[in-house]
Amino acid sequence: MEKNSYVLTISCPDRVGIVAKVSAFLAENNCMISEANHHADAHSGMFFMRNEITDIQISDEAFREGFSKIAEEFEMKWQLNSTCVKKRVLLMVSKQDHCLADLLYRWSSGELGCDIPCVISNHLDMKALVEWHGIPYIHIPVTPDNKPQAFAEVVKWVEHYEADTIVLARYMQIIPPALCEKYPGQIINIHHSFLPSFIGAKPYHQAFVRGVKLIGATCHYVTQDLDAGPIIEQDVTRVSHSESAEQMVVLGKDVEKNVLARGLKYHLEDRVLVHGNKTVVFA
Ligand SMILES: Nc1nc2c(c(=O)[nH]1)N[C@@H](CN(C=O)c1ccc(C(=O)N[C@@H](CCC(=O)O)C(=O)O)cc1)CN2
Repeated sequence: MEKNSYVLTISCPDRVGIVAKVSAFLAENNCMISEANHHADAHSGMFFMRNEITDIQISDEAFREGFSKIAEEFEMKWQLNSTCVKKRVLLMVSKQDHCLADLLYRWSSGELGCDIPCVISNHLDMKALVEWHGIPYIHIPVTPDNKPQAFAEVVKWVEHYEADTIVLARYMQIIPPALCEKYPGQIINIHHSFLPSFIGAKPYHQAFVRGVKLIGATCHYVTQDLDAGPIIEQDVTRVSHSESAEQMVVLGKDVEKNVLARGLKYHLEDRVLVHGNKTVVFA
């Protein structure tokens, strides 16, 4: 995306004239719209909009000052993010390497337009892989007795590295409610099932016992309700009576890493608008 390019995202009560008003403001300020999406949600009466804007001819401040008047008139929640400012994504992992390795490859190849300031883990298994990529590895063990201190240290490092996004790339500890409330819409998890089926730590074993014919993965924002946050992306793959739970674990890895990569990319490109416990994704 060129210099001076931004993404403008808006959500507001639906009414006549929103697109016209926003487009008129952009035209009056010589802003080129390179991509535009909007959605009116009849059920909630809410309207959602995403515009990619290039060649903004006015200063960021002037744009915000001018647009805030429209936002007030239309009761908008809005964000204007420069595409030149990379988001800072802190990764968290336990012992499984497939999602972490996939994200580190996509980052090192430039596919993921973000910075990864550090990786936090409650185990040492991934230390070598992460440090091979030249990224700091922070080991914070979690036990039933040290959770408050452990997650206080997590917050310390999130703040230290000024991370704006936290990705749980198969991090197998429950994030405390306080952290979920501190970073709403900023913590992304990959759950290894096709939610809402099989929440918890062992979904493939649950799937095997149930005898399902499809298994999958779900990328979602983390809330204090386990595996119940707003869904960003999902996918499935077919299984049969022949697959054991262990074989399902293997088949699921590809689905997990691709769903997480897609979901994170949508988040990084401001393509995900959350409303209540649901999302609008302008993919
Ligand atoms: N507040 C939340 N925290 C986490 C979520 C979430 O949705 N909200 N997702 C999990 C990931 N996850 C499944 O995707 C998951 C991870 C861990 C567990 C669990 O029961 N963990 C046990 C400990 C297990 C262990 O030590 O190996 C526990 O924490 O007591 C369930 C689901 C990440 N966190």
